[in-house]
Amino acid sequence: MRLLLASGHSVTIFDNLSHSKRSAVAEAATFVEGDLADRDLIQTTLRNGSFDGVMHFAALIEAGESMVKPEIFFRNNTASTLTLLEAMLATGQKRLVFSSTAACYGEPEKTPILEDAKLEPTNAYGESKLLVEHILRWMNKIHGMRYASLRYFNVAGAIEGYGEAHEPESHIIPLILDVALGRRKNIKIFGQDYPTKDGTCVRDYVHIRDLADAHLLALKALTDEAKPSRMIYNIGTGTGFTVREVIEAARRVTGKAIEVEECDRRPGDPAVLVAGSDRIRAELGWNPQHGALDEIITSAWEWHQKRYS
Ligand SMILES: O=c1ccn([C@@H]2O[C@H](COP(=O)(O)OP(=O)(O)O[C@H]3O[C@H](CO)[C@@H](O)[C@H](O)[C@H]3O)[C@@H](O)[C@H]2O)c(=O)[nH]1
Repeated sequence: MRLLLASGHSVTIFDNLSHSKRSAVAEAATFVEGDLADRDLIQTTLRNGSFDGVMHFAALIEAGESMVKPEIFFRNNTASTLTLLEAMLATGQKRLVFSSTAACYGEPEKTPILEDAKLEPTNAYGESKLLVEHILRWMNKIHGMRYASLRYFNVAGAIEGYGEAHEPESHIIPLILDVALGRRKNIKIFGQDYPTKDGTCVRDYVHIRDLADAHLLALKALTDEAKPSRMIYNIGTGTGFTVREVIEAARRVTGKAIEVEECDRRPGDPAVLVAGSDRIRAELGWNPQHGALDEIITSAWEWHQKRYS
């Protein structure tokens, strides 16, 4: 939102969370409180403005939870997105930036993963997003909807007052930083027998600021009729780190010991997810600047300490 405002856009946020309302007021964006299942309200909102495009971020995102309650992922992530798409069609809005995920790939045959790799999610979260990608392909083919599907790898880090917190927390970096702050006793390592260099899962951590840049570039490309009407891009740095390496980096950054507990694998976790992101670099000029793990964790640590002090 901040980058959009800084680059001269006006922004309307449609969200059911009141914290968005507060940040919208602070940031001079318009805020509409509503639910993605409410087609009428989305249509009214779209009719009330003149929009270059829609960016759709809202979703349940915890891969682990999706293996316990898959139905809420298909309802919330897939069905509600279809409602949004219907509202967009009804109001003639045909540009969408969609938050997709590396979880669409499942267990990759080789890494870095390219966008045309096989798509076989190992968790219901990835499937709920992949189903949207399938729907978008038909919306493009039949209705001429222009879209960019950004397959996020592991987004982390903080930027100018915005950081990572989930309720309940399940993501690795905020959990590790909770341990560093003394808010949790230890960090659980889910699985030590993966086929990786130290037996723990490898992920590609991408800074939230670089992710935001990718969104701006995607929106710009959607408004350029010379660009393809259907774009699918990986958003990752191309470098993977094991869970143990992330913990080690957090020890370096925070100066804290950070106790670990070795636990069983978490169902649905692929061993390695590392992005090949040449396509978005070549086609949109994306150039991530903040990919170093220590920089990501340093920004997250600064934010985390302020939030909980
Ligand atoms: O207490 C924990 C939490 C996580 N992990 C591991 O750390 C890695 C990262 O886990 P997490 O931070 O939960 O992220 P992912 O499950 O990799 O999923 C994230 O990354 C995906 C893309 O890769 C996004 O699409 C998802 O929305 C986002 O939740 C995984 O190997 C987990 O098994 C642990 O070992 N202990």
